[in-house]
Amino acid sequence: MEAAAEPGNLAGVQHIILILSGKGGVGKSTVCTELALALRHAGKKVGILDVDLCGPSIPRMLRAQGKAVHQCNGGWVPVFADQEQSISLMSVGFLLEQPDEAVVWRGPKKNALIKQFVSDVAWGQLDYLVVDTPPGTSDEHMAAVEALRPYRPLGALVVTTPQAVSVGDVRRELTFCRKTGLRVMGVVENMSGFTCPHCAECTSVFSRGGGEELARLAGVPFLGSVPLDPALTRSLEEGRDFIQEFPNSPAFPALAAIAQKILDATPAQAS
Ligand SMILES: Nc1ncnc2c1ncn2[C@@H]1O[C@H](COP(=O)(O)OP(=O)(O)OP(=O)(O)O)[C@@H](O)[C@H]1O
Repeated sequence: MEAAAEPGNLAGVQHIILILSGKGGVGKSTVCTELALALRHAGKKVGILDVDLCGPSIPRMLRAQGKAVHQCNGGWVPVFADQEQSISLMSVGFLLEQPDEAVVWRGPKKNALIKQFVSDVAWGQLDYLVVDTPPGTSDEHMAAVEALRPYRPLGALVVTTPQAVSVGDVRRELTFCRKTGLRVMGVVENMSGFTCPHCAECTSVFSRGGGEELARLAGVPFLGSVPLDPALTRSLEEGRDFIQEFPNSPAFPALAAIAQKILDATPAQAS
């Protein structure tokens, strides 16, 4: 059951939230996927737009790799992903899987392609569109922001780990948000609470509270810490629904609480 929506139309999307991170590998796509699933479990209609040209991993996380995507009246039609086939997904990964497309997307027209791609997906009616982005800040981010901004004020959620090196990069993300007019909905600290059993130094590298302190200093909300949780990796590797199948694992209450904060901060708008 493919979406039967107007092509090129973001007008039916109530809230657009960009997931940003200063560094790669901090769990941005994981947080994006799990929050989308949590919002869907809360009864919301959710879409994921994956514009992470560096490593579009959402199709893999939702077991949607290799799905055929097609255009209708010039607009991309999202596929249904996740176990219940209720999350709409469009990923640059679908296009990059095609060798000819991959060459074009890595060429000089990349930013123009991103803009066109972002504004040409036919989402239909959605409560939330969660957007996974590449790590860092770049022209590609600007291209996505410029294409999305005409439709709704954009919220941003910044993911970090408690490492000093990662926390430092978040400052750049917050500056990017300020300069591009993105509303920072908050900072999420991922992979928190890790204590290396082998050496004392690791405890200081993964010091607790880095993200919270950063949010406090930057004057933005701190949404919560998601602990390092093998069940999270496992659920994504095995294409299982973490929220439904691992409710007793440590990351579950953290993700549920963050999703609730997003729901509280984004009241339904009159259409
Ligand atoms: N809280 C967590 N507990 C355990 N493993 C995690 C957690 N968060 C993420 N991971 C794992 O860390 C790895 C990297 O996560 P992910 O791909 O989400 O990072 P990313 O920031 O999106 O990376 P990139 O932007 O470079 O693509 C994945 O294997 C994922 O399963």
